[in-house]
Amino acid sequence: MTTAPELVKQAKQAVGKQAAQWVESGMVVGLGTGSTAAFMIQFLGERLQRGELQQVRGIPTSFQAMVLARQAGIPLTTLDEVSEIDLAIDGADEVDPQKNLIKGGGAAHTREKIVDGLAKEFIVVVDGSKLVAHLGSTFPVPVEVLPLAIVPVMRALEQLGGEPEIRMAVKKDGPVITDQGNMVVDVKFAEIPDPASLEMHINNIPGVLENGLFVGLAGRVLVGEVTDGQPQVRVW
Ligand SMILES: O=C[C@H](O)[C@H](O)[C@H](O)COP(=O)(O)O
Repeated sequence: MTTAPELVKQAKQAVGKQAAQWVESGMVVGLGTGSTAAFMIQFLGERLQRGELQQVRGIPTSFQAMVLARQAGIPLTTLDEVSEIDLAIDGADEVDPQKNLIKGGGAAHTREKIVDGLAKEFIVVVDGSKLVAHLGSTFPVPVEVLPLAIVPVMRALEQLGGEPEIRMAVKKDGPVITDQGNMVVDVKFAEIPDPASLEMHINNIPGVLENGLFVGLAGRVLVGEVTDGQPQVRVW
């Protein structure tokens, strides 16, 4: 019998594959982070190896994306070297009906917001479990914080109505440390009636680098679902 995690994996694979099909020769592509974006990177690399695409360059949003892209044979570039990003393809932890997102389950949201936000189009790739009626209903808001400011920032996040918790590492004692050397605080909010305002208020706290609310940035959303054993992708 196919298990639920296996079905989710198939859904992620299907959206990753479809998104990779939308890359064209000559494009500069923002390479997202996470398990869904990882499939896109793999399939994009396969297209390059087959010679279907020429002169594609990737801008990774994390150390993980950089390593995967190198393994897949995708030439990389940096924000210093390009004048624009044609397309960014990235996952999400929650997507609301207005296509606002929570990202940062992999602690990569700071670089993701820079790269995804600069792209002419930002395509979101998710499995169906990520669709929510209201942001914050299944996932806290990740906030990247300079370590020296962790205590005052957590106090300020409480004053905004949140319940902050420092994200702890799994295979290391102590906190998760981001690619930039900072800490991540996950903040649970009972409700987020105005994501744009909350995004701004969190980022106004001194010591906060960036938070995982992505408001008004997403273009098309690819949603993967497995129906009757068949992976399906709908474009929204
Ligand atoms: O920091 C990580 C990113 O925002 C990911 O894109 C997000 O957590 C979704 O990851 P996944 O595709 O593994 O669910």
